[in-house]
Amino acid sequence: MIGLLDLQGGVVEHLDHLDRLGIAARRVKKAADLDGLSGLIIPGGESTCLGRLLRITGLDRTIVARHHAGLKLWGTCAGAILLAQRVVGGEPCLALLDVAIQRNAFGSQMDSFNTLAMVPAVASTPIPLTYIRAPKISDLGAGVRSLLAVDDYHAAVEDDVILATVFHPELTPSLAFHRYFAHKCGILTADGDEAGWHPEDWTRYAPLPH
Ligand SMILES: NC(=O)CC[C@H](N)C(=O)O
Repeated sequence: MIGLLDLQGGVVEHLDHLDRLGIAARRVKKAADLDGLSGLIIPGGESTCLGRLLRITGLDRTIVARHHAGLKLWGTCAGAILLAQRVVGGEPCLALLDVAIQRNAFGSQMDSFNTLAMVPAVASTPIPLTYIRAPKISDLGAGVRSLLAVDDYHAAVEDDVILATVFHPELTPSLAFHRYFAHKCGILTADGDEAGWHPEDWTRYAPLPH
């Protein structure tokens, strides 16, 4: 089973992607929710807010302890910021992944964009990438591999137990990164229906008021 840290940020879109791949998932709001998980996704959102909530709930120490006991981690955007050991001009939070990261490195919310890239380790066809006030990853430590290098930064990196992406695969039809993370966690996946994806599919987890 894979958990979704559910304190703030883009949770339900990840749940929808995991469901498409036939992966059992659980929202994580407290320490007991981590029991029995193979992996935990730390979603995008606002890293300062998420970091504060992690400290207030004490989940920061629990996640670090569970990670050392085998829990795999994937951070998307703000989640990647929380995982980094070095935050340019700021303080690290979980400090588990040996990289530097610079917040808001592409500018303001208005500078958010979509693009497309080949990520050979993850899929054999180009993957759509959605950047929302994204960070840039640099200065990879020993043991950290780049999955996608662009210009002066890394957009996706991993070590043996952590995956970090500066973009949001959960906001695109692509299931490739969710499949990749599941396999990293030792979880088998169904084929998954990418063609049938609709941008509002996640609303079944959080219905919009009429
Ligand atoms: N899409 C996101 O997760 C944005 C991250 C946000 N800019 C931060 O620094 O926390």
